[in-house]
Amino acid sequence: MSFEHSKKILIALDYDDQEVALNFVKQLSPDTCRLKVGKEMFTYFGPAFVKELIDLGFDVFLDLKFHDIPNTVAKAVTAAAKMGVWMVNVHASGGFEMMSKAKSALEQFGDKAPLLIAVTVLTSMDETELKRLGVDKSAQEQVIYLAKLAKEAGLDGVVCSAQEAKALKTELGDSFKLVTPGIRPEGSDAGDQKRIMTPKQAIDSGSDYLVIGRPITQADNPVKVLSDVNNSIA
Ligand SMILES: O=c1ccn([C@@H]2O[C@H](COP(=O)(O)O)[C@@H](O)[C@H]2O)c(=O)[nH]1
Repeated sequence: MSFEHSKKILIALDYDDQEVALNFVKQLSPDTCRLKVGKEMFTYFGPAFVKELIDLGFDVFLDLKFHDIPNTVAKAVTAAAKMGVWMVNVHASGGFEMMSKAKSALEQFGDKAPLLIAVTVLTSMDETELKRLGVDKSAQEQVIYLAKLAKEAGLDGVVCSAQEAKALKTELGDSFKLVTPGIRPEGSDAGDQKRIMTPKQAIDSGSDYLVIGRPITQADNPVKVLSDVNNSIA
């Protein structure tokens, strides 16, 4: 299996117990995955937990989806960079000025700056939900619209569903990174995710990084599921 394929999996560490999370992480190698810390674990355990994962050698995606005024978001991504994370994100719907100020704030970190990406349309949303928000575009049209704005603002990529990956690679080029949650290995429960794909479909469609949480973390044997997923995309 190639090293590059292995590092495409970002495991969503969504636990309410730090010890359980760390026991799991200690069975993993930084060569076989990266880790994502989101709102639940960051709210419980904060920067100290993130730093512990980094000290164990893992690349960490801090998935806090900042969405606020430009000054506040610029300061928040600066704090994330000081923590040493590999990737951090904002909501594209926070606007062009917010995204470009956040990107500029990271310039001071040079080649140590984390990748900055923007959430387009959450993978838990379908067109019915978009209509409720007053968005009449299809999910794909809205994702492309926001991704173009993120690229214009200088961001490194977007969070989208793998269902939009092919169209985004065509519209925005190969170097613009696509981070795709809503990944469900064959036969696993979709849960609250609406726009889903299997790991292999996602890679074949052009996803750069696959975010996988519950199908791995809630499995009886999470390490085996990770290894099966890595094999399926190798
Ligand atoms: O559009 C988005 C953005 C972020 N997420 C996050 O990814 C994981 C997915 O976990 P699963 O258990 O595999 O569903 C989770 O941490 C979300 O907060 C997303 O799902 N969709």
